[in-house]
Amino acid sequence: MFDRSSAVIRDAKKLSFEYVPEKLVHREEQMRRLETLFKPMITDNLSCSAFLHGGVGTGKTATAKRFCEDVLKYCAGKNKQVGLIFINCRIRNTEHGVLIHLLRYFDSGFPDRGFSVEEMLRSLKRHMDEGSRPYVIVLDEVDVLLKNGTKDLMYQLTRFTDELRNSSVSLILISQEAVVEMLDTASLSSFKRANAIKFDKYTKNELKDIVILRAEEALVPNAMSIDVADLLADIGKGFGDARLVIEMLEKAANIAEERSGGKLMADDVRSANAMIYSNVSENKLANLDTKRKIALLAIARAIKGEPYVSITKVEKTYEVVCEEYGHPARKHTQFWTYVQDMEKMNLLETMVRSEPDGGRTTYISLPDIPPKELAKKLEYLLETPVSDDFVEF
Ligand SMILES: Nc1ncnc2c1ncn2[C@@H]1O[C@H](COP(=O)(O)OP(=O)(O)OP(=O)(O)O)[C@@H](O)[C@H]1O
Repeated sequence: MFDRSSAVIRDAKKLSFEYVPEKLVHREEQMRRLETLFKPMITDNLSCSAFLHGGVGTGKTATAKRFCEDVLKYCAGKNKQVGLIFINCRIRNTEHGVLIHLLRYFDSGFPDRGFSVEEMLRSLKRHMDEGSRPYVIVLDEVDVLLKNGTKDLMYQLTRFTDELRNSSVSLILISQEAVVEMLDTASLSSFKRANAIKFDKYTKNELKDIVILRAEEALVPNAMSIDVADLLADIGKGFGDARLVIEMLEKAANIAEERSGGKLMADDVRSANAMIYSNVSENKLANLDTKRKIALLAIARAIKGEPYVSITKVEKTYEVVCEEYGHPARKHTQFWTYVQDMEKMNLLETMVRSEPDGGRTTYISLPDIPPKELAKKLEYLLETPVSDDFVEF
């Protein structure tokens, strides 16, 4: 039953997005910046820091992990010890939780409760000093921690080295948001703005290279053609998110494996896209407030199977939809703001075209979600009232 040989997948572990490839593509600049910032730690055991920020799936975590692993390897070659502690602050999202994780690096049996923050900090300092080496603490998704009011811990960590005799503590903070503003002035003085490293969204060609690299590592040789990589990158380019493209590759490879066809085909990618996109869009749609849901429903209805629809036509439908849901219709400028917000979220696209009479008209298209499907989802959501906070992606 399980001994059937795989025609497509060679190493399933390497398809998960927790896996960090041996080689990263298109993050050379960020790796170089990290090397420059952390050189004083390697050469003189000094405390260093870096702040990695950028959108979802732009390779922040992978770059930090790759960099840290390279540092460990480099130092091992020079007989130098470095301690690396990686913390996902979405899981460890309190001061207490972070401290326990740090202490368990030294003492795996450290209890969950029974110690105050001060006692834990004292114990951590003792362990670190005994270790007599530089430590690197990576705080992934640190914005979650900062939003939970842990500025004091951040301050303590940025100043830890001052109280150690034999060791130093360096920090790598990772966040989608620019958290520097969330730090208090005291922590900011150690965490200089100049230490920020930006991760831009990936372009289509960059995503294509990432997918090819991952397929080389995880799939049977020649299981994926360049055209299929191109299709994956094309679907992902609106988001610039490597995570989404890797997830799609993984799903498509599994679909191809089940099909027993021996190769990953474009249709496997399309099926994977349909599965993933419906989750992504459902999430985004659910987070829209009522005003924007109504505006999007008007667009979905007005487009009627055409590739795009003029904004003037949409606004007429919008008035009808507002009436249907007993909602006041907003003026043109407000409606246009909704459209722009939703364009930023990749839910729609706008374009301006010159008309034969010399005027210019704005058109809206719905590139990925079939309008009928979208309208059905929105109608369902509008009948299921939820909180009306608008969440921008
Ligand atoms: N430049 C790259 N080269 C190869 N693989 C990459 C690259 N960038 C990202 N990846 C892969 O894409 C996936 C997502 O990347 P990663 O988790 O680093 O993104 P992130 O920016 O930390 O996202 P998030 O903010 O959502 O945590 C991982 O599997 C990672 O290995």
